[in-house]
Amino acid sequence: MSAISLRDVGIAYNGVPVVHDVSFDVAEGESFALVGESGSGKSTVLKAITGLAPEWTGSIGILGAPVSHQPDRTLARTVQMVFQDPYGSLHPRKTVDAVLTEALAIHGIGDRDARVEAVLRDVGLDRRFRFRYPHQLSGGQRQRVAIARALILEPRVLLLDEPTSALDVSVQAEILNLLKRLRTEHGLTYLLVTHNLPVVSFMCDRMAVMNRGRVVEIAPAAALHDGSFSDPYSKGLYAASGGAHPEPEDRR
Ligand SMILES: Nc1ncnc2c1ncn2[C@@H]1O[C@H](COP(=O)(O)OP(=O)(O)OP(=O)(O)O)[C@@H](O)[C@H]1O
Repeated sequence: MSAISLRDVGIAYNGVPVVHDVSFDVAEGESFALVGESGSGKSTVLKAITGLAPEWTGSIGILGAPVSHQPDRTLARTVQMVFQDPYGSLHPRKTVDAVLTEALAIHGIGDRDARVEAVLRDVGLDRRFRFRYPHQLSGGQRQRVAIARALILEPRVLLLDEPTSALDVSVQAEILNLLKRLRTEHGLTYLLVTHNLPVVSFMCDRMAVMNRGRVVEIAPAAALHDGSFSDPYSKGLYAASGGAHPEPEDRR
């Protein structure tokens, strides 16, 4: 059974189609990337999966269950999304504790104190951070909180929309290492949107290359080592990014 399955998915905003005929399957435990230039429809695919872009046709399944066209609370426990800008996605007047507790309260999950402590440990934030506000945190710490907020519901699938592109380069590596460790430890499936091919090389098993709302090729991440893409657009994207991206050494 696939963790994520899209079949002939078309997505529109206000009647204007922006994504066409997208099909792919992500296996349980796999890390799969959507790559392509800005505006190619990558984020829109994630939004359709989570009910934030409701005008879609075709079929979307998560762990064998069909996805509906609206945000769905049951699905939200299985699939969580992490956004690019951790400052924008965290409420400025809520402490880390409030953000995490609220996620549990919405889903009627008890044992909140212990869960908050455990998830903070899991994302590498010690107890001092629990009662801080977003403006008292660095960009990397804020992104750790955003990841904790997703993780505290114990999802099986994480949708990651440019999870490190708003961060300084040195901090990006820390967050990528964290995401890599969390995937292994929790057996998570990742669907990651990025325009950064080295991130794909480091984090992902396979990728779908999108151009103008269509998937033009599905390739193993290893294609980024040797340039073995078959579609002309993918080849151009690879060349434009500077060619070979050797897999970086594990920076853990
Ligand atoms: N809320 C919206 N309403 C109308 N059109 C939108 C909306 N969001 C995105 N679009 C349009 O849909 C197309 C795909 O955008 P999308 O954000 O999915 O691309 P992307 O590949 O994720 O690019 P980026 O990396 O810039 O986010 C673009 O033409 C964009 O202008």
